[in-house]
Formats: sequence, structure tokens, C-alpha cells
Amino acid sequence: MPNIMDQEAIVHFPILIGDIGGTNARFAILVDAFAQPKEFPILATADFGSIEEAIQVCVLDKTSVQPRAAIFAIAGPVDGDEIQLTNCPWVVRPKQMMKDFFLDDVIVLNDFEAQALAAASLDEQHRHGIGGGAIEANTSRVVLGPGTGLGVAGLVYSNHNWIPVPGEGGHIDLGPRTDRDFAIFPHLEAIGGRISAEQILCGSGMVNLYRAICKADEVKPAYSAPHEITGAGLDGSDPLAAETLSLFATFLGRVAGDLALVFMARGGVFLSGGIAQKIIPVLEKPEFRAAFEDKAPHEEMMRSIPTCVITHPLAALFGLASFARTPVRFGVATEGRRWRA
Ligand SMILES: Nc1ncnc2c1ncn2[C@@H]1O[C@H](COP(=O)(O)OP(=O)(O)OP(=O)(O)O)[C@@H](O)[C@H]1O
Repeated sequence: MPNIMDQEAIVHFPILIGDIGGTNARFAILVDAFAQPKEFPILATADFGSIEEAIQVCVLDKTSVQPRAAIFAIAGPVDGDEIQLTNCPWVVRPKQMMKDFFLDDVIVLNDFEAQALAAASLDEQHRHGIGGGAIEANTSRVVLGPGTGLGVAGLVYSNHNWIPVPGEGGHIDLGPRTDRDFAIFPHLEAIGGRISAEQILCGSGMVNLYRAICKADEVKPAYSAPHEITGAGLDGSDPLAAETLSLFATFLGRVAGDLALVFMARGGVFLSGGIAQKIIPVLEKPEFRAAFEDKAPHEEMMRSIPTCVITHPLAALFGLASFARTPVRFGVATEGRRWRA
């Protein structure tokens, strides 16, 4: 018999779910616990003055289903009744939204928390494995996502529950190790006098790394956007772009390995975000796994931990849908992040 805590956790269908990033927003409606989510076209946040307008025009005007509840994943910290997004002028006002859209329950989570919820149950079809190791069932996992920034979340399995652990892991220090690193690091743009992982492992970080390599080699940079660097690096037409990708993979492996150690992630490290999917051929070269496994005295354990790229096109929405269907499977604390009529 379900206990009173389980009843509290339940969110009533139909449920609107939304993944609101700095650049794009993705919405879907879950009509019940079993039906496939009804997805709506991805929209650019810059095209709408507010989240309310976007939901009205792109979701509610396109369906006769009236959601009773909403669960959002947003890029930014969730604090208070007015939630400001990072890299986007939208403000999420759950109380206002409840009035405007006749909702009786609104939950707002962090975007990497939603990615972590997805990592609990993404099947093989939606993961591209890199290197050896196998997922050990019901053990901790890590999600690491280079995109506009570097997102990190842990996913801990405890007491038959998956507990997402969002944080600011993208801001951990990243230091030089090889002679080549020592030649390049002085030319990297620092933040507050230090090189955090995000100074290298995101879109602007890739450009920062490329420029530092050019400076170290006293060459004029030819590219200023991340996609130009991946283009010229992947097709091998530019050796400095290729080295940028190779070092990007090395540093990503190094940070992924450190996070796997922190969480003892025998369930694997899942790479999400906009960049990993686009550089799979680079991640499949030896550098990424070599750096990941190079964690003396734990090399043997690291070899057994799997790493993969999440290839699901709507991973955060998938995570929110899993949570919405079976909230009691997840230890998601909603205090201060849930508004009810
Ligand atoms: N082909 C590419 N190679 C390398 N970097 C790329 C490529 N295409 C896009 N990027 C970079 O990826 C970053 C965007 O990442 P991502 O798609 O994960 O966005 P996001 O931070 O999740 O925001 P949103 O959820 O709004 O889309 C930008 O810095 C962009 O320059």
C-alpha cells in the first residue's frame, strides 16, 4: 500500500514538461503515465518575450489538452518565486503561471538534474559507448555536459531511489600535466586568476583553448567559433584545430575521471550537452579514455567504469518524463521548488 509520503510526491496528469536552456526551449505534454509524450517543436527563447508567451503560442494554442501540472528544468539556480534564467532574459514565475494557465502544481528543477534523471534509465539506443567497462546496475552515475557552459550532476543510488546531485562542478580547477600543457596554459584566458574546467570545456572554452595553442605556437588564429574549430579539426584540414580537439578530449577525460572518482560512478559517466555528440569521432580516439583511466592508484577500477555520449535528442525532457511518471523512484527534494494551489 502506498504510504502518505508517496501520495505527496505524485504529480497529477496531464503534465506539461519543459527544458528551458539559454538558447532553446523544448516542451511536451504527458497525458498519462503510459502514453508517449506529445512533443512540440523546439523553439528559440529569443523569439519570445516571456516563457508564458512561448507556452501559450507554441504549446497550449496547439492542443486541446489542458495540463494540470508543470515540471520545468531550467539553466540556472532555482531560488524564490521569481527565477531568472542564465543567458536568457526570461523569468519563471510559478505563481503567476498557475493563475494564467490554471495549473495546480508547478515544479522547477535544474537542467542538469533533469539530465541526471535521464541517465537513470536511458537505454542503449540512446547512448554511444566510448571505451570499455560495463554499467553496473544500481550504482552511482555522473552526467557531464560541455555546451554553452559546463554542466555537472551526480546521480546516486541509495535506498532503492535515484538521487540527482546537481552542483557547480563545472567550476572545479583544471591544471596542466604534460610539457605541452605547460606551454599552453599560460596563454589561456583565466577567470579570477585560475583555470576552471569551464574555461576550456564548453563552446567558448574550446575557442579559448584554440587561441592559447595558436599563441604558444606564435600562429595567427584562423577561427573564432567552436563549430569552425570542430569542422577543421574533424576533417584534419588544420593541425592546430585538430590539436585543440585532441586536447579538449584529453581534458574532458581528465575531468570525467575525477568526477567518476568522487562519485565512485560504477554506473558510468554520461556526456551530454551540445558538443559531445558533435565530436564523437574525437572521443573515440585513445586520448579521452587514456586520460579518464590515468588515475593512479585506481587505473584498474577506472578501466571498468564505462563512459558514453548521450545521443537522445531530448534527454532532459526524457528525464523529466521519467520523474513525472514515477516520482517515488527518485529522491528529488522539492522543498522551495514546488508550488501548489
Ligand atoms: N559543431 C559544434 N562544435 C563545437 N561546438 C559547437 C558546435 N555547435 C554548437 N557548439 C557550441 O555548443 C554550445 C551550445 O551548447 P548546447 O547546445 O548544449 O546549448 P545549451 O547550453 O544546452 O543551451 P540550450 O539548452 O539553450 O540549447 C555553444 O557554445 C556553441 O557554440
